Amino acid sequence: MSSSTSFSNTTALKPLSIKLVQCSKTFGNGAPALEPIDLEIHPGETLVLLGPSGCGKTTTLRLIAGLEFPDAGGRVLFGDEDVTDLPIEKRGVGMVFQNYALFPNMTVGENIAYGLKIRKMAPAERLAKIDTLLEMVHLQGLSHRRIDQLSGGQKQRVALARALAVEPKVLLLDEPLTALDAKLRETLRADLNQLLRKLGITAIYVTHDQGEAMALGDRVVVMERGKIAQIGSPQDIYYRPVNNFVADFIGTMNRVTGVGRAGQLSFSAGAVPMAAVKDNQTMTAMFRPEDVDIVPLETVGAEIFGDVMSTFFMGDRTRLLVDIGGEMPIIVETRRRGVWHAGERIGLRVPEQAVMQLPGKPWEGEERA
Ligand SMILES: Nc1ncnc2c1ncn2[C@@H]1O[C@H](COP(=O)(O)OP(=O)(O)OP(=O)(O)O)[C@@H](O)[C@H]1O
Repeated sequence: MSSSTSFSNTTALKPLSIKLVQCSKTFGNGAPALEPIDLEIHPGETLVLLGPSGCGKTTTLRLIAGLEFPDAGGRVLFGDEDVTDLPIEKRGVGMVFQNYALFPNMTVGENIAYGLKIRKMAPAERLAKIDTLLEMVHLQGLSHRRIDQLSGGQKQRVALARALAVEPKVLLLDEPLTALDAKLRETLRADLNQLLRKLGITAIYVTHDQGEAMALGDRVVVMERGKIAQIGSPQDIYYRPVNNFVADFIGTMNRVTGVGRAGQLSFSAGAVPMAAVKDNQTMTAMFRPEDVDIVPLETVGAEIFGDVMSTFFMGDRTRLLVDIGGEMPIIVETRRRGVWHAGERIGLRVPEQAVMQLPGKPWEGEERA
């Protein structure tokens, strides 16, 4: 993206904060799709709503957009303004959908300028604006193309340019990359990341893809069955999950249960370091597959012994399933080049900083940060 790209007023506008206060949503006479939630989106941040299908992500986004309205008592605030009862066209939001929602019988330029025409922007100004936006989304020179002559990735870039054309106060994106193939998704994700940061616009992004959530979100909201399970930075969510749902939804988690002994959690196949565990206390420790080191068996200090059950070579890394005599095998991911065989006995070490525990358990009543 060239540094000459300007986006007239949007970058000069003060980014907006958004607040949902006790917003719930019940459709028909069913169970609530959304329990009462409180959520604050900081000015200029990209907030990602992440969770499995049906958890209420899209409903939350649509409440912010003004495409749905909360049950009685819920309030939506844009800055200091209460927009709870305003429809979408009065809220100043730009939206991008998974299925592009472009006008198929119009050119790229006409699609982008649609909202500007409605706002009666002068033709010359409109053309200049289209060029700026096309450059911003890396589609220079494509203004006259028909929509059906574009690839999926290009269509989504047009949809993004169209959403930004009217200089919205807030950008809302609902699974915008889901329809694209993996490589394209990554390219567009990187461009989008750069663009959102450059514009400094408040953005809310819905996805069920944890990689996308981590890469794009300043903060991530993990949702489960109409509730917010956790809000935090991608690192918080990954390294400090507040419950088992979050721990298992994001990445892969190993668990071992053992008994405290001199700053370690001991179990039949060995031990992991855990300064917080008290002697004779039963606890479960969690750790990520990529944090487990494979160490030679004869190494002094190899903390866990296990038997390789199976291996999967994944190109940039190898994944091993290792039986350590517990209920579940341990999953190990290593970037080391090596070949391991089923039945082989190996040593594993988990560094202390990689060992996690769920907050509040088993220390009932202990406050979490
Ligand atoms: N218009 C509607 N009428 C009735 N039920 C609805 C409506 N919209 C959503 N729901 C229900 O509300 C719940 C939450 O749906 P929502 O679309 O917000 O989930 P989601 O997390 O975005 O899921 P997905 O990733 O599948 O889109 C689901 O049980 C869904 O079936």
